[in-house]
Amino acid sequence: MSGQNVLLSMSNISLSFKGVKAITDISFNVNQGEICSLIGPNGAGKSSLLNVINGVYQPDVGQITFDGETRTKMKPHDAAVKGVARTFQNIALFKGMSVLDNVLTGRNLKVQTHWVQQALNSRSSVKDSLIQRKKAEEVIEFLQIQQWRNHLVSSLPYGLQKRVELARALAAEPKLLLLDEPMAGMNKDEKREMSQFILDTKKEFGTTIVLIEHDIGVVMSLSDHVVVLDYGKKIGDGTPDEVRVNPEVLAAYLGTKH
Ligand SMILES: Nc1ncnc2c1ncn2[C@@H]1O[C@H](COP(=O)(O)OP(=O)(O)OP(=O)(O)O)[C@@H](O)[C@H]1O
Repeated sequence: MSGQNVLLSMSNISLSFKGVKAITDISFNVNQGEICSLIGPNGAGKSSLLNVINGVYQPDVGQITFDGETRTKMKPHDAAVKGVARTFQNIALFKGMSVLDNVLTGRNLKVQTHWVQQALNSRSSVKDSLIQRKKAEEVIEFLQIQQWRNHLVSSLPYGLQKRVELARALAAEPKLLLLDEPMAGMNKDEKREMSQFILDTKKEFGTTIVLIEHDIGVVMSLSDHVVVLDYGKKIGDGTPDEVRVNPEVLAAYLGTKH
């Protein structure tokens, strides 16, 4: 993994909640265009780390370098503006809105016209909304959810809702896509399908992806890079083949029943 461009660098990140350590001195790099999986037992600190990357949590110690810019703190809005998009463990969509309208919310930061122009339905705002809609439709087609584009999200099965959430994140054209358990609760076929969409996203758009996943089979087949956490500490970092034979990982994680 050397010689490649680093998009995200986490340096000595520590985070605690009311004195209880969730993450202790974690450092790792994510290269441009790779799929990096964060794995580890329940409570290992994976979601907390994802929340540090997109600024939901501010680390007590450490630095984050994203796309060449180093910060100790990142606000969620800044992260979004800089090109970080994410999906959530518990789907965070507008359930009473259509698939298309949800995906369009992913374009919010790309809207060029002021709300006054939109309210007046000016020519530039009409043109702008056509551009946003075209992009949303492209993503809908890419993820093969056209037939549900006008359906309410609440009417869709869980696996499809997960795909709509991915569509909304992709509509933002992110440089870095964070996926928190994108395949949780899915059956084998749905997992295979979602894995393929994630691989296609990397291939088609060159998007760098950091994901959390519990299914080790999926992780090993999907990832270029795996970071293993246990009790808030990093215990493994390498290719799937390197991590698979790491004795500390085998002892602490792969031998653990979930
Ligand atoms: N908002 C919070 N307030 C207090 N403690 C928290 C908070 N979020 C996480 N923690 C604690 O931090 C530790 C790491 O939790 P985190 O959710 O990051 O782990 P995880 O690896 O994502 O677990 P899981 O696989 O169960 O989602 C746990 O001990 C958890 O209880």
